[in-house]
Amino acid sequence: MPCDLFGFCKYETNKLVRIQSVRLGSLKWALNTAILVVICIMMLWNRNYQQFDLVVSSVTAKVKGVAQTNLPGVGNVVWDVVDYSGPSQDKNSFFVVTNVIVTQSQRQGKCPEVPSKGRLCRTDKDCEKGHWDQQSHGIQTGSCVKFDVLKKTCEVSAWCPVEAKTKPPRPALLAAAENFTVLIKNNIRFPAFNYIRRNILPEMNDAYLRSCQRTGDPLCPIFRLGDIVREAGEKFSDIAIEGGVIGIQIKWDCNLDRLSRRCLPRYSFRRLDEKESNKTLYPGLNFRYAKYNIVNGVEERTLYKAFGIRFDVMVFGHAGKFSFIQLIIYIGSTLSYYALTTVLIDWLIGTSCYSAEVGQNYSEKKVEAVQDKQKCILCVSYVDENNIRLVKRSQKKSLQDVKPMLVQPREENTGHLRAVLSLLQPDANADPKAEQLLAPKPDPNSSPRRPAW
Ligand SMILES: Nc1ncnc2c1ncn2[C@@H]1O[C@H](COP(=O)(O)OP(=O)(O)OP(=O)(O)O)[C@@H](O)[C@H]1O
Repeated sequence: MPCDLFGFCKYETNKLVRIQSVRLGSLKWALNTAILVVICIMMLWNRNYQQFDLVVSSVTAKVKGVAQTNLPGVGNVVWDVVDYSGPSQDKNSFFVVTNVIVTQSQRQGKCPEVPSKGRLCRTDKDCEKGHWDQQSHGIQTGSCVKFDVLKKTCEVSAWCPVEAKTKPPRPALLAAAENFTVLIKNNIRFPAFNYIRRNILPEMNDAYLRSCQRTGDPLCPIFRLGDIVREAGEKFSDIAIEGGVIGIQIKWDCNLDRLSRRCLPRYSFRRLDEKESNKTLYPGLNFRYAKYNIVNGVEERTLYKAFGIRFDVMVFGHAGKFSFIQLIIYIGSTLSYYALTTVLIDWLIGTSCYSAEVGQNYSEKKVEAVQDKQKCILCVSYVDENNIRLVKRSQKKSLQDVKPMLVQPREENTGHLRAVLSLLQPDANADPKAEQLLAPKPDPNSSPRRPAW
């Protein structure tokens, strides 16, 4: 019937079947215990019983160290932190110059442009007065002048002499920056718990900070630049030539519960810019700055094209504290895992893992079809016009209630009645009461007993 097909005339509910079996009982408890153990391990491992908050942080860094370099055309120069830190420091990052191209004693004037940035020429006609582009060091005067014994280039109004070198020196002039150290101060806060901490821990004192080293003490807040670059998987002498960007990650994973309190930083390092300088277009990191002075009343400057490493300090982390609500939510979310026990044992019984006889017996006991006394209203619409009228009047009644409403069963309307009864009760033909209803009217003379209805 269509109502059966779509499940409108069915309601399914669970039936509890108790199987007296030591084997299945033991299996059930073993599985439940295993599930409980897994749930507990997951809870403790992930701290699902805690409420979490994200870190809010501030970072400052101070680099220290001195290095002596032999600058071409300048001689020996000692560099200290003011020289190699670059002109500015960004928030959460610091810069260390590792290589440099120096152009000394530049003055405002007219001089030949370098061939790599300007135009080679033969006569003044090849140069355009007032012309410049993004690569130029100055504005063309319109004259073609000697650059060296072989070449002539267009003359420019610029800071002269213009910077001539394009490639950074190899090896890097300030490769000794490897031994510089940086003190990183990181203050953190977890607003939800009003908890404040810094990476210079309360138990650290001045003597400790002067002597600590990252190799022996992973909590030491003073780092050798060479160690940072090495832990980032790079070679300092290579990255020092063209510069690069190294990330210093500070991770805070704090447990603020009283019994297991722990809140310590973990440092890790990685290179953030493109690694392979011979394959990468425009590799490294550099910028220019100048130092100005007056010589004989004329302003001069020394131009530095500085290559170096920028260290970006990134802080992330979270803190957790016991929360009864989180614990309840976690327990609630894990209860469904116990259904796995039933699924697994049902599957075992249903498969050849268990004896076929027991499996069959179990299936029969587990699923039982029951007829409802109340009839389904939707069934009515599938009867012919006459029947609809009959059924509609009796749709909420049992078979016995229908009896007085039915016409007396005669030969010609037996088929008509059978249709009605089968609608009221799908198994009407098998029901002795229905059979009784459908039986031909008994002859009062031949039989002393009348039908019950
Ligand atoms: N990069 C570093 N390497 C080693 N020690 C450092 C470094 N930066 C700072 N320190 C030392 O750590 C301590 C705290 O530094 P902080 O900058 O707070 O103090 P300071 O007295 O201003 O330092 P400074 O020595 O620069 O004057 C100081 O003794 C300082 O010398």
